[in-house]
Amino acid sequence: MAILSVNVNKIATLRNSRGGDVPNLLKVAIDLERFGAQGITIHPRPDERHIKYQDARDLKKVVQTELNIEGNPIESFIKLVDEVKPAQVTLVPDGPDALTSNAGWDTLKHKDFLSDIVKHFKDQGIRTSIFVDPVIAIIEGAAKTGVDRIELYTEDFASNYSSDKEAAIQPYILAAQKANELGLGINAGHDLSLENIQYFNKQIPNLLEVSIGHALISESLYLGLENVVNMYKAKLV
Ligand SMILES: CC(=O)[C@@H](O)[C@H](O)COP(=O)(O)O
Ligand SMILES: NCC(=O)COP(=O)(O)O
Repeated sequence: MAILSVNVNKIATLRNSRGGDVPNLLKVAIDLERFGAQGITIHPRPDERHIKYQDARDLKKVVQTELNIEGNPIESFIKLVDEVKPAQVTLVPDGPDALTSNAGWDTLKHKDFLSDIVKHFKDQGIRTSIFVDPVIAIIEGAAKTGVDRIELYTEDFASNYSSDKEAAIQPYILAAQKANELGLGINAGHDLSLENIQYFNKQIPNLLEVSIGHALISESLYLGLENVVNMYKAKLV
């Protein structure tokens, strides 16, 4: 059964839009866990436009499930993760100006860099994950870095789901089979939603975790946060 880690970036975006503390990020994270979320994900970006580095420190003190910090391992990010020591760190290769994550790592080209970073975090007992496109050579490259898990970048799946879901899922099934064969754990995220999550979960062998933010928070505007968390969990069994 895949666990649901809720990405709270959008809560911080809303809070920052007025410069105050409404909605309160820590209260939302605590409530999400009470509603059934099994993890909290944040993706602090260098410009701190949503999650601030201080949010990561504060969340660590209240999150009872798994805190997952995602981001590009630039110096300030590495220092933050070293200090906060989340349950999991997910390495994402996005540029400082990226609107949102838009590609996985080239694990072949960046093998040495990724291997060093993975070792650095694993030595501190932090589980590691690398954000990747569903490409066999890239999955094989990820395994060579010593990483614990991959996070499959699901934007392509999500955008093609409604036109041809069988074709959309195919590369992800092959990537997951390869990851299983190589002993890599499998996470997934980006643009997953109430519409596409059940099919994704059913098709991917040994999916361990999904991190979902944009759609989940948007759906909550109509359906309510507690209800939406339970709806996702029912689709993830
Ligand atoms: C790696 C990934 O897909 C998510 O972390 C996503 O990038 C969320 O970041 P934003 O909320 O800044 O779009
Ligand atoms: N790792 C993906 C994530 O945390 C959330 O992505 P999205 O649901 O906001 O697209």
